[in-house]
Amino acid sequence: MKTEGGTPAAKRRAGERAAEEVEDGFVVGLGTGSTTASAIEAIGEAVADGLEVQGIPTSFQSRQLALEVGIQLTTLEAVETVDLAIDGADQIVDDPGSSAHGTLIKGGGAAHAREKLVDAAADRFVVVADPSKLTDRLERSVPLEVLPDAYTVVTARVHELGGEPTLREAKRKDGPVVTDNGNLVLDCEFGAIADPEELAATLSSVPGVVEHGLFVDLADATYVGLEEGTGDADGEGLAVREY
Ligand SMILES: O=C(CO)[C@H](O)[C@H](O)COP(=O)(O)O
Repeated sequence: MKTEGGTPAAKRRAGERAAEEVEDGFVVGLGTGSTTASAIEAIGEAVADGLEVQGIPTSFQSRQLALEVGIQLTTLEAVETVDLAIDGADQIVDDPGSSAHGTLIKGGGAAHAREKLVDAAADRFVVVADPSKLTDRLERSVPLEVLPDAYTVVTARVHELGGEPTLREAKRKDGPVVTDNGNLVLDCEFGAIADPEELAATLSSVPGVVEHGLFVDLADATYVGLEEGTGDADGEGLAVREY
């Protein structure tokens, strides 16, 4: 479900460009997913060349990769500042005329609770994506991380809100996906989301919802890697969206 569309080259271009923003001494939030993995690998290469950074992983996956490429790890409670967070997205509103410009749906990898915590704590949050993620209106399902005891009552509440929730099933394991925090995920269809800010506030108010995948007003910029053989005006194969 999480990596359909987009080429590996486009994802790599975006990830590598975001990694160029990492400076010596930075504390960096390390998001989750295949596009962010390219950024983590690029940071790892810079570390091998002498760059000193500390990373805060947002999932088991990003932690493992960071360790593999030699990035020193830290935690949110051990630092005063997160200088930069780099993270992927499943959908991004790309419509400068809309108040929702830059709003994201995240959580394709079920890591959105920790991702939002770290991305929101950062001085600068850069999204990395391929062009398949851009849209003028959010219309993917919104993942909710829910306490295991809460999934039936949250399911009922989402129905009341006009949504269609589905408990995310694990692949190659019987039963549901269990997040790194020990919770379950409900993927909730709301159709085209006219007012993401309002829906985000409503979902945040539902007891038992640990976090939802709508990221409103959090991103500072998006690096969109372009497909192989294409390039923007400066020929770098990258488009930049600022918010
Ligand atoms: O939100 C996420 C994980 O919870 C990911 O950042 C999102 O699913 C994008 O992944 P990818 O870069 O593999 O397309």
